[in-house]
Amino acid sequence: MEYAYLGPEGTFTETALHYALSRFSPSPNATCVPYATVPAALDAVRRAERAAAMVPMENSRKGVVPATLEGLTVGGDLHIVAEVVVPVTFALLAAPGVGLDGIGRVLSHPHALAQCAGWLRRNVPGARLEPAHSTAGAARDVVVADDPSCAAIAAPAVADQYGMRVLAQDIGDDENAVTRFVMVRRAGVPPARTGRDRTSLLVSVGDRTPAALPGILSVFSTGRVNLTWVQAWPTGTRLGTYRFFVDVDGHIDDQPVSRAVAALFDIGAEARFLGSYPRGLAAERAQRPGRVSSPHRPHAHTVRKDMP
Ligand SMILES: O=C(O)C(=O)Cc1ccccc1
Repeated sequence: MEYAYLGPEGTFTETALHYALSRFSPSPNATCVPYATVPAALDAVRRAERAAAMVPMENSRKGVVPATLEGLTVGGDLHIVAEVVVPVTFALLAAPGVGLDGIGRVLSHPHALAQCAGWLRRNVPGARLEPAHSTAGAARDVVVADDPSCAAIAAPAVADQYGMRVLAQDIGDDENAVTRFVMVRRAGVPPARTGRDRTSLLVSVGDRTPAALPGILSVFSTGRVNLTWVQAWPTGTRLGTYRFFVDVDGHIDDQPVSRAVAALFDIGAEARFLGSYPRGLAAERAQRPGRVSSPHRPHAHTVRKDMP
């Protein structure tokens, strides 16, 4: 099986993928293939070039990863089949010999820049913050740029990968921050129900938002279905009209969930099924094979089981 992920090698998404595979799909034939962007990884699955893709979905501190939600709204041909929650620890990396006071540019994924904003303000106040497609991609860009004023925020282990030095460890503003990654594959039969599942839906109400929102919410409360996440997403047609990403407790094969979906149609909303997959709660330790994530604060993961 070949799995796409947001690369290059060394991203947090790769860590999430390795952990998920080692835990639930320990096949020696699994190949992990990096893609430069989330849309590229998702397209590789759409084109059947790869069996599934691991992509970042949401951070506990900075919210959703827009490219992933956008990717799930188009086409209607992808389902979430698993999820992994990874605590992330950030380091500032630069070329050997470069000191903190020489840093004028800091590159990283927008979520990493945002999660380190306080530290950056205090320690490199004059630095220009430049978004990159991923943390490890930013590190590679720094090496390619060959500019001694340039640093990247990435996992500390990425320093070895690119011959860089760690200028500062644990620079995230919230040491408890976690990111939720999802495994996505072409639409099909969802993983079997486990009794501890979550279902993701995309609810559309035409141009009747926000009037339709109370109706949507009451469908779930009346049906005793626990809503765990709601995210408004612009329809793109007119300002002020939204679709809603909705996560609920339960599997689509659980009667309360399937009834709630049917009831949404009854009130004129349309619910597109985005996947049912096991909900994981207990944090577990994990390590990237062949590479130490961090000797000080090993990455722990929560995985929703039943990998493709
Ligand atoms: O860029 C990465 O390494 C990713 O996997 C995306 C990301 C960025 C920042 C926090 C968590 C995930």
